[in-house]
Amino acid sequence: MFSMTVWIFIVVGLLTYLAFKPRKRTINLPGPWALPFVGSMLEIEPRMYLTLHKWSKKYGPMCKFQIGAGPSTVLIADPIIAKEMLSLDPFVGRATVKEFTLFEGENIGLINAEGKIWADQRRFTVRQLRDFGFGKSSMESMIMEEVNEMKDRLLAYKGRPIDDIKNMLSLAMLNSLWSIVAGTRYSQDDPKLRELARQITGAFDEAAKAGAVLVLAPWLKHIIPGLIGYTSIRRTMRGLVDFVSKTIKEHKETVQEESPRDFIDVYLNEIKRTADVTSSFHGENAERQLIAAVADLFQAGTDSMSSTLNWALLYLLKLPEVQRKLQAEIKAVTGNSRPVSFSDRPKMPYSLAVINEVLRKAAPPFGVPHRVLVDTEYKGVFFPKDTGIMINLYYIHSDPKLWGDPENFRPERFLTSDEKGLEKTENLNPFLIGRRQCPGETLAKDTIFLFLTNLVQKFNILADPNSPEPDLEPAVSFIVQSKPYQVVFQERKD
Ligand code: HEM
Repeated sequence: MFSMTVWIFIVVGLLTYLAFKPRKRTINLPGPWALPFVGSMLEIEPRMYLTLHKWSKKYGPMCKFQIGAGPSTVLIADPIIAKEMLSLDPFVGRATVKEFTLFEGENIGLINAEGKIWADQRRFTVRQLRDFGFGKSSMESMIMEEVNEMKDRLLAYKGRPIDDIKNMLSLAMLNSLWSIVAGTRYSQDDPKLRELARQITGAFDEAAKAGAVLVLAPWLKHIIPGLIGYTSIRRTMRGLVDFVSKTIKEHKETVQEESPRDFIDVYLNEIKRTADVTSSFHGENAERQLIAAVADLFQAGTDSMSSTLNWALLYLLKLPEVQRKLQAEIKAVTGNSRPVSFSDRPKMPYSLAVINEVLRKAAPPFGVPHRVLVDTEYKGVFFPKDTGIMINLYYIHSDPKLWGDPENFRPERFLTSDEKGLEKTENLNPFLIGRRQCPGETLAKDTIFLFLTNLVQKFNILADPNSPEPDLEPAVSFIVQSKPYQVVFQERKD
């Protein structure tokens, strides 16, 4: 029999060999050092996008890194390469962490789905979001209802400082999506709306907290689930499923085929009329799909829109000259005698440029990761199946070669030289591009436009003189998030 020492020697030797053994399917790209089991995890700062920025700067437009013991990720920092890759079939997969999915390990819905399920769901969702309005009320009037409630709430502060503007914006965005998806809207004080907001932001917060550990050592969920955040993320997901399921149940009792009221009704009708057994709208699983699809719309749409608007208000507070120019354009077009509407957009290039500039600064820093579906060769590089793909939007949007002075907030960079139109650019891609491009892009741009312009028409956005001056340095977070700040909405008299 071997002695204990020999056993230890054999086991440690074997583990070391496995950890360091050259991978057969190596990706021939530069990148940071990867240690066995943890990869480059220890180099990653809490604002992960800063580390990715450093890597892209050091290793070039295509580099690779490894997190944990899983497949490598290729990081793309060039808009032309990103555009080309994301239009190719092999790169259309989705990299997911199974513990973060709504139904653990089931890649259904839209964001996490692949293959036929994804194609079915995407076609349907894109069509529904494009044909928005669902019959009687148009999308514009739905969004304007929310804008008006927001204006009333802000007026009620009578110029006193507000310390939770981000939360107010999240509730407004959620409500606006809720009208489209479920046909009703709530008052911002309604406990039902607040509960839904808690579920959605809770899911994000839990994922952000539990993220690193679960990616690195998912098996820990069987040993210390509470300590690593696994228990709470699953509880939050169950709460979200319950909430959406209840709403679907109510819809099933009242849906009328000839007059669908909202996204859920249209979806239920699609399930009813689908005879194709290969479709994800068919069979027992179809309703589970619907739950995932609805949750996806809220999860993808709420925080992204409220965070963009929150940054927009903070930039206006910090840069009064931008605010004045925006207000001047709004007055020139509307005379300030009526609200701003969609149809004003072609006459408001500066407003659109301000929104572009906010998106350039605050877009999701590395989009939503993709997965390579089959072994593929691209630009002479071999990409094994399952390689992750991340587009380094934070790098692209702040590359001095593309923008000249990326550190400045300068909406004019998006305007033609006479400032009467918007300049076309391929370098701004907050919604990404290609086969999985954000299906909510139009809705998001419309919502942000109506909220921002109508709020700025009604109010001056000011710092609170009695609070510390807000700063533009992002909070310590996975995404580019502002720190909380105090803001005063002063009703305009001009
Ligand atoms: C400022 C607001 C928003 C930004 C910056 C944004 C950005 C993005 C990005 C970068 C992606 C990843 C695309 C890819 O994987 O290639 C994405 C996907 C997605 N977004 Fe958005 N989004 C926003 C608002 C919305 C809204 C309002 C909705 C719907 C109501 C929405 C629904 C989705 C969905 C369902 C996906 C997954 C698409 C797929 O996997 O095929 N997003 N979004």
